[in-house]
Amino acid sequence: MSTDFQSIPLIDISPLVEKWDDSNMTQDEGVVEVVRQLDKACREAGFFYVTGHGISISLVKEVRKLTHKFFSLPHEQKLKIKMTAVTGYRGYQRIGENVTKGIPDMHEAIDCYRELKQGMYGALGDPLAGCNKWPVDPPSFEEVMEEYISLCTALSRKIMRGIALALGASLDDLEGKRAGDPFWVLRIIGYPGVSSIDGQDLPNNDVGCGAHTDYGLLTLVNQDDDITALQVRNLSGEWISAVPIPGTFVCNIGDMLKILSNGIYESTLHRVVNCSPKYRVCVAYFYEPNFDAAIEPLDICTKKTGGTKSYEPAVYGKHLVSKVLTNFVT
Ligand SMILES: N=C(N)NCCCC[C@H](N)C(=O)O
Ligand SMILES: O=C(O)CCC(=O)C(=O)O
Ligand SMILES: [Fe+2]
Repeated sequence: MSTDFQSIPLIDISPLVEKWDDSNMTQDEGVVEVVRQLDKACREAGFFYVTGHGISISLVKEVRKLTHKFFSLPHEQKLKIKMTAVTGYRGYQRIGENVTKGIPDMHEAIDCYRELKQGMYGALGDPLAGCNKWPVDPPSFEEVMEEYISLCTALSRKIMRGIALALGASLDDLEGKRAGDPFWVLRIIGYPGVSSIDGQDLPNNDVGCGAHTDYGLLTLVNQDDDITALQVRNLSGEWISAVPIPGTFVCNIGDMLKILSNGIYESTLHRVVNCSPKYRVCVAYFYEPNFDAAIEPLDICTKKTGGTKSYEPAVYGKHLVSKVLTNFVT
């Protein structure tokens, strides 16, 4: 984020979704326009909505409906898939268990990660080794989420091709050794509403998720249509609401893309405050580099920014593990 944006742009990415694998895509006028809009959005806000993404709205809604159902179950039921260090930090975390900058977040969640076997990446990956913990109720939960994950992975790959072109890189510069075997994270999140006594709303300043940046390349946010809670910080420090636009995903840039772009794009700070009396859910899909990828500024981006690399190289998996270990202090 490098401007005082007041709203978050909406991009119809259908030309990119249609042509992403066409060898002539870079000559297509529609694609060129999408790339231009992606570049502008990534430079100015680091956040954008996408429409024309090709994922069925009924699936997107089903994912949220199952999430509401799961979080409405009794606590004991949810604890059957409890997240611990032994489960590889996979599974259910109660409200307040996730911590952002030392303050407990007022959300509960199920965290899922791409499969990772013990020793697969040496000691680096071991904290996250394990299998995802899926609830047996609602019955279709695991199947629907897995389908959703595979569609989000395919969509993110297409958007990342557009972003590669937007940076002036080659189509496949954000694939191969960098993200050809992308790690992914799914956070299935619930934020309680403001409680009320005798119909009177209580003042509630509890933060559902404290200000943070995302860790990887690109995030796809699937949020409830009827509650505004996600806020994005602009250059002057104002919080701009990402008001839900039904049928769209909110997309944002993560820390690894900030490094790759040598700061041409930044991972924008955002937070969640649910001031509504209603329970809100969000299913956030994170598209990330290869777990063991060494990420450093792309040559083209270093050239464009004066020839000096502004960031030290980072190993994505190391960044992720250090974040996860500080999110859960118990
Ligand atoms: N995988 C991602 N991006 N998760 C976002 C969680 C943000 C909150 C976390 N406690 C933190 O402080 O980062
Ligand atoms: O709830 C949301 O809208 C966004 C959640 C988020 O920022 C995250 O999990 O990283
Ligand atoms: Fe986030």
